Amino acid sequence: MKITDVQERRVSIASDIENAYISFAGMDVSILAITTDTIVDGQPVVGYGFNSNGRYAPSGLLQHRFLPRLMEADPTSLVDTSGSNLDPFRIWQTLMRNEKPGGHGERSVAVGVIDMAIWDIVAKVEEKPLATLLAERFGDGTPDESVPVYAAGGYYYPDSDLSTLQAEMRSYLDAGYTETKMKIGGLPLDKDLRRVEAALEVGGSGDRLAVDANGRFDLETGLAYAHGLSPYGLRWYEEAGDPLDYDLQRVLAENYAEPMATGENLFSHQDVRNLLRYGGIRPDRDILQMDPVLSYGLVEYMRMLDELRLRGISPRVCIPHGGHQFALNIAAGLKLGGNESYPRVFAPFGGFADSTPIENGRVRTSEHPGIGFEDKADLMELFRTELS
Ligand SMILES: O=C([O-])CC(=O)C(=O)O
Ligand SMILES: [Mg+2]
Repeated sequence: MKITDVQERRVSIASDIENAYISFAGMDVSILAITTDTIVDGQPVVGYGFNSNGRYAPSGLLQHRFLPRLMEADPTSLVDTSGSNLDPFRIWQTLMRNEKPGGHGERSVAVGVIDMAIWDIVAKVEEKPLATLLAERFGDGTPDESVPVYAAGGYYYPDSDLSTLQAEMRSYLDAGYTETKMKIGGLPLDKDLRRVEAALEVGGSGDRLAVDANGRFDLETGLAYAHGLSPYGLRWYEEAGDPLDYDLQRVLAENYAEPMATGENLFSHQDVRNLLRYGGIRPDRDILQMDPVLSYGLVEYMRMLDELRLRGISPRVCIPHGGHQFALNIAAGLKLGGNESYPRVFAPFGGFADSTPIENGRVRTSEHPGIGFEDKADLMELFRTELS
């Protein structure tokens, strides 16, 4: 089996939303198609990838470093022992040759885009949904039938007020979600608490609403928010401080009894190891949100799960960032705790297959072989038009 072609493009996902740290006015994404010479149903198998969201398109890294490494490698070094399918672990070694350790920057995003497309191919060659392939190869044989998902939104919009926030949250509940998430940290504490209260008027109990500060706070502000949020009993308080400030996370956890979440900006298993060593994570309630695409792909994500296992922590504490079908397959196949969803933002990358509606806060994975992109018309249309 051989890779015969790769195509990468940068596409815009610009919007007028802001979180506490960034505006998405210039946000873009790399999309990737990898074509092989393996024929299934009369067509060459093609795998697709994209880089989740929140980090910019790593087109330069892909075009100048990682895709040439893939295409210049001896094809026999990229396949499994049968020779008839790609081997994501061998491909990872090829991509990372001559890369120094540490400084995980954004090369992890570029490698993650390739890794997504490779797993799409591997499952398509086996003619199985990726969730099934992962459960069979690495799990207990069968994937979870459905995965809990929550609606992430509640961004800061230019002319939004409390009633637009409430209408947004209501639309998620009407669409079948039972849990939602909104942004905090973009306004002073008293104004943010009014937003939280407005969302709670719609969503009901606090344990169905999470809040996300996107790493904005220093310790003092993080503690003030912890104190202000505590009475609501929220689902979780996310990324209060800088993602790599493990001691800040530890001190906050000592001062906030309810669940906290972090991890979407940790891009390596070494960073996760340090979070587990020093971040005061409480496995009975806290949530880890590493995104397999931003962080060197599923190959590295499995190393992160190993770090958890070594410490007796269940993968059920993981609810990946990103709201994409790749993480959904991983959540079902490796039995994580859930997955994010973006019903309104980052289209057409947010959301799941057309055939799998959200029901009672859960979603099934597509029956289509691979990641299931062929079961999501808007995304497939973009891949087909941009990558031909
Ligand atoms: O606003 C963002 O960058 C996305 C984010 O934090 C999330 O989905 O948790
Ligand atoms: Mg977040």
